[in-house]
Amino acid sequence: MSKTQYLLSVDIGTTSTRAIVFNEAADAVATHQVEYDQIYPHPGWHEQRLEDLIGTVYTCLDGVAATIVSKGIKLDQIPALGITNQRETTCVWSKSTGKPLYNAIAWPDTRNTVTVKQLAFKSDLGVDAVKDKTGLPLSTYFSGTKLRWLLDNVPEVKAAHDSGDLLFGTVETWVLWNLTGGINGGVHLTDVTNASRTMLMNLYTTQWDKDCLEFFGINATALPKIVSNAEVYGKIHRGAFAGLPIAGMIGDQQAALVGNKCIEIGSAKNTYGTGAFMLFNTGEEVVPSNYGLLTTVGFQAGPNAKPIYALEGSIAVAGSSLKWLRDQLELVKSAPEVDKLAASVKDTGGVYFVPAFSGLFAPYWDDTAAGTIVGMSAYTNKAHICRATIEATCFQTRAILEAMAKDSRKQLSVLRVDGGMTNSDIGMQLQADILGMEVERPVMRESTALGSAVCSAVALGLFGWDLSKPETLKNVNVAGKTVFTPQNNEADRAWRVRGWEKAVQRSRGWKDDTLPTPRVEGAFDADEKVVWNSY
Ligand SMILES: Nc1ncnc2c1ncn2[C@@H]1O[C@H](COP(=O)(O)OP(=O)(O)O)[C@@H](O)[C@H]1O
Ligand SMILES: O=P(O)(O)OC[C@H](O)CO
Repeated sequence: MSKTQYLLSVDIGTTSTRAIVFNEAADAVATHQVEYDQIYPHPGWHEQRLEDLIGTVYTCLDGVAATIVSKGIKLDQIPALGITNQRETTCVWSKSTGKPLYNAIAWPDTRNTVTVKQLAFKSDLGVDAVKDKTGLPLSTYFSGTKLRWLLDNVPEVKAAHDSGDLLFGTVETWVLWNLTGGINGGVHLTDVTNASRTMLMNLYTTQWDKDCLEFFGINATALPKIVSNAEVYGKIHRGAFAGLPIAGMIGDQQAALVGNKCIEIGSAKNTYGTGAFMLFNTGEEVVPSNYGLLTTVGFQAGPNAKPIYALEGSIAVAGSSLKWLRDQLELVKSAPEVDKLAASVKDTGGVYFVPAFSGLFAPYWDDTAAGTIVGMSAYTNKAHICRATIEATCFQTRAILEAMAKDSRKQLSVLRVDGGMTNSDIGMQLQADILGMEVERPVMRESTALGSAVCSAVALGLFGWDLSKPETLKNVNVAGKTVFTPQNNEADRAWRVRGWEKAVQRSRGWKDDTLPTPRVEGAFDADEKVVWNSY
């Protein structure tokens, strides 16, 4: 009798890394999770240590290995690893030494505002300079503008770039390179979903685009090779899983699309983690957005498979706003306490919180917006602030859903959700109320990790799973769901949405050019640069 097979995923999220082992029904049979440091050196700056990104991967893999062995599962019952990751976070290291050349610049970091302005100034199309090819507006969010900032501001990075010693990668690239041996034969690859967030990849060819590289002034020698989401990339070179093939690699939001089984054209999901990201599957068609959404690769199920595309609405601050209440304001001790306080009041008492800590992403794309709380009075207490914090993500989700309906000309009838913040019952009820639509939450909410595990299974031909045949996944992740139904009426909704829109207006335009840019130790200030058109 053949042995039961299990799937393994490692998910390097924005706040923590976790390794999860799934069975064929997608039940998580073992999990090991570790948080790592977030570094905020100046307002708007957000870094992570490259050593932590790979270190926590080994810790989680070794930890989950010990757990499954203790449950009587043998390591050889796991045939492959799938990797998934926070996207856009930008890593640079030396090809010759393998050492990081700078901390990872995390995706919410906005230090590159001036870089974005400089790039937009170079093109008659302004912030839409490369949108036709990449599906993305020029923004602080994407890796290309972060890498350009590094080249302009960190002399070691520029020198390595010019001498051919620079390796660039998003988090999956750094992790894969290390897992497969680093300077001793590590493979330098990125997958097509992560590559589609750099502003350097052409959506139609799924290859690096010569014109984009020239526009950003980036040498192709620094870039990883682009590969599909389901194929064998290499083997783990050390640790509990030494010798295990790595066969799935996919950005976390696209992984959640797969894990939530939105593999058919017209299906969509919203993942509420650090940020919140709604993806709508548009099939083999690249659908440009006219309403502030991104066009991105959804998944490519093997080197010979056609890419499947998606429209994406990205919210920069979702679960992280609850962490902010906990860690920065010290208003609560935990995220569940926010839920409890939010549920203890019947409304926000007229308070709106626009958590524009990284400016506003979709559908507004405004890097001049700043975090804003409006509508307070002597009546306001912390329960109102907690409720307004949760509602902020719900209102932004509504704005994205409206943009998606306009771009795709399709109206969703139910919203499928997953991610850490969906643990909040009050949050999901408020979401249903603010949308006027049912919200469907699965029991197993680790869709991101599951998606990369599914990719690795597809690469190896396991369980008969095929992303072009949804029926092959019909028994995956069906362990039950909760449906949240709107409890209010359209008039109440309209009134609250009007208040939100007014609050958004208040947050916009706050950060103007007069605010000082902090200096980098040992580097020059972006504001002092006079070489706008030299790259
Ligand atoms: N009970 C809860 N209510 C609301 N938010 C929660 C709850 N539990 C966790 N979260 C939020 O979920 C986020 C973590 O979700 P996760 O999917 O693990 O994110 P990531 O992959 O970005 O690290 C945190 O920002 C946290 O505030
Ligand atoms: O860490 P998450 O789950 O909020 O995901 C981060 C996104 O990939 C950023 O684009």
